[in-house]
Amino acid sequence: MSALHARIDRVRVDGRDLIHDIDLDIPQSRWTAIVGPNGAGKSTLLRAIAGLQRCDGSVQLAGRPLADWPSRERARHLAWMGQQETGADDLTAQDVVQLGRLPHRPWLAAPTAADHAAVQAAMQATQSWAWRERRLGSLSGGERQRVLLARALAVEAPLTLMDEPLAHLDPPHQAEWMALVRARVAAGHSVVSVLHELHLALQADHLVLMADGRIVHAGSPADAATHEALKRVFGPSLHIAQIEGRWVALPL
Ligand SMILES: Nc1ncnc2c1ncn2[C@@H]1O[C@H](COP(=O)(O)OP(=O)(O)OP(=O)(O)O)[C@@H](O)[C@H]1O
Repeated sequence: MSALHARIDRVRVDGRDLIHDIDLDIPQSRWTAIVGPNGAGKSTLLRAIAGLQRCDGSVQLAGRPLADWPSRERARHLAWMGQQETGADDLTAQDVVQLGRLPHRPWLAAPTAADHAAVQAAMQATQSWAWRERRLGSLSGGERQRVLLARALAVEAPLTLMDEPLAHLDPPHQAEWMALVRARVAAGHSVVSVLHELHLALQADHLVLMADGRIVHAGSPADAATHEALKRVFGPSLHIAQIEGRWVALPL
């Protein structure tokens, strides 16, 4: 069974189809990267499969229509990390990460020892524990991103969707993010990330390429067909080569 399967005829906003003719399969216990040029529809697709954007079509989460999931159960199953999230700037970093635990406890109940442990583990994993008492609004872009990543990890959901999680992260923290994703996948979780960093997307298990509101290719990042599709979309100047056994993409 897929972690998620979506058939979306269209997402229409203000009389314009932002994405259309989508048939997306997210494999279980794998890391899927979604790539494509600016405006290709990646964020719209991610929001639609998370149930955050109305669409014409169907989304099956673990074989069950998304709309049939009770909201709290769905929030435990599907964790979300959006792009440039605002609204929690006055909360401490620790309280922001604690929000990820809300689906795990009854309405208005205090956090349990398990909630505190999950928050601490997630913040230590993203190296954000040191500034747990600081307000989110006082953190740098990269520090903030690591707190939001910790919030998504603290949900301990089988499926995590992340929109540009590497924005603002320096190369060592990008590498740490990849190690975190790998650890989650090894533990049986599924991860989907929209990425602009093609060299990192090529390390994923499965790559989905979008252009002009459609999925134009889906396959293994190691396949020649995937490399050809990337060159068709990003232009022939994109050079894809192997360095020390890893695929990299460079505009040359
Ligand atoms: N609420 C909206 N109303 C109108 N147009 C929108 C809306 N949201 C997105 N769009 C448009 O839909 C298209 C796809 O946007 P989307 O954010 O999904 O692209 P993207 O691939 O994630 O882009 P980027 O790489 O630049 O983040 C763009 O042309 C964008 O301007």
